Amino acid sequence: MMPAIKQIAIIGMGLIGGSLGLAIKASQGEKVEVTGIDTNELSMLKAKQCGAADRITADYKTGIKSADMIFVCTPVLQIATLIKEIAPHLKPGAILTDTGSTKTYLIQEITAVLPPGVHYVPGHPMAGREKSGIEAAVDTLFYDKWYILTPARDGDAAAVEAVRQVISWIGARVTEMNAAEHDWCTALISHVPHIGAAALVNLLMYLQDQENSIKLAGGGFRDTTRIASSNADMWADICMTNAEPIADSLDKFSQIVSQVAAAVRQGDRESIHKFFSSAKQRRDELLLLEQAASEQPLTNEHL
Ligand SMILES: NC(=O)c1ccc[n+]([C@@H]2O[C@H](COP(=O)([O-])OP(=O)(O)OC[C@H]3O[C@@H](n4cnc5c(N)ncnc54)[C@H](O)[C@@H]3O)[C@@H](O)[C@H]2O)c1
Ligand SMILES: O=C(O)C(=O)C[C@]1(C(=O)O)C=C[C@@H](O)C=C1
Repeated sequence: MMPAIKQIAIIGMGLIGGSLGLAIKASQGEKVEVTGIDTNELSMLKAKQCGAADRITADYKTGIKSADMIFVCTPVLQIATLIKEIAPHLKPGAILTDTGSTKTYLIQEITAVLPPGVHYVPGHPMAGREKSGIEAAVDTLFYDKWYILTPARDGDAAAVEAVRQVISWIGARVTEMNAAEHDWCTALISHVPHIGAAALVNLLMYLQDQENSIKLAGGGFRDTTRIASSNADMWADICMTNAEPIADSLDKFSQIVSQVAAAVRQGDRESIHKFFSSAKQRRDELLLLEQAASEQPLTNEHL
């Protein structure tokens, strides 16, 4: 039977943890108590002020003691370290989940230290912003966005159901996949695009008169590089914990770029045209798929 979720602890009250708290409170009000835990005092105060948590504490032992569900929303390397510390203090039957952007590494680290009777349901919301911290948190961040779960095949089905219920409170759509599939997929659709955007911005170091030329950057540059403003700590952790899929996808990306460079050098208009037309076709198809998914009604039974 699915356990009742009355007390939720969120460790890491930044963009994701803060948005989660805001969305849970907006949907559940007094029915669910949210405790916010963070090492940064100012973030905690802001979390309390904006209503992302009912109570705040820097002491994770107090914060998680009676929690039915714990969301760990710190940068990935911190998630692994933190869970090692909090594991012995989780109450029996507690459901532990995280929002880390990489999954195989975290599952390995976390399952090794999980006490018996505590259920781990790895998660990853495919929603975010290029801004970080509680100041950037909004209660609508997850609305109509995908939220990936990568539960173990022999994991506790009731715990997965309970996490699904909380995700429905925040208005996201759940999909399940295995951790390896998740890491290869997100390397291509999220991790490499972030590296690509940062590379495009770093390319500007070749501008001759940087100060004067940079102001000329128009919509194209802004659209392709918004995510280059993301948090470097978070992205360094992601690259450290999903190395093979990211490096392999970057090799493929370099091959594609090298082929275009060769075609441009050779004046091979047909190849260049094919490069752009196949990209346009693929992106148009992607937008249609996105539209079809968003036309499916959200399951609001738990709202
Ligand atoms: N930003 C995104 O777009 C996005 C989207 C989906 C998932 N994620 C993942 O979610 C997690 C959080 O990302 P974010 O963007 O909210 O980061 P953030 O920097 O906005 O927030 C992280 C928070 O964790 C706190 N923190 C750090 N170490 C801590 C510790 N040891 N104990 C307690 N608190 C600690 C920080 O003070 C900060 O408030 C990351 O693992 C990231 O990979 C991010
Ligand atoms: O919209 C954005 O700003 C994001 O970058 C969000 C985004 C992504 O789609 O790549 C970033 C990292 C996460 O792990 C999940 C979502």
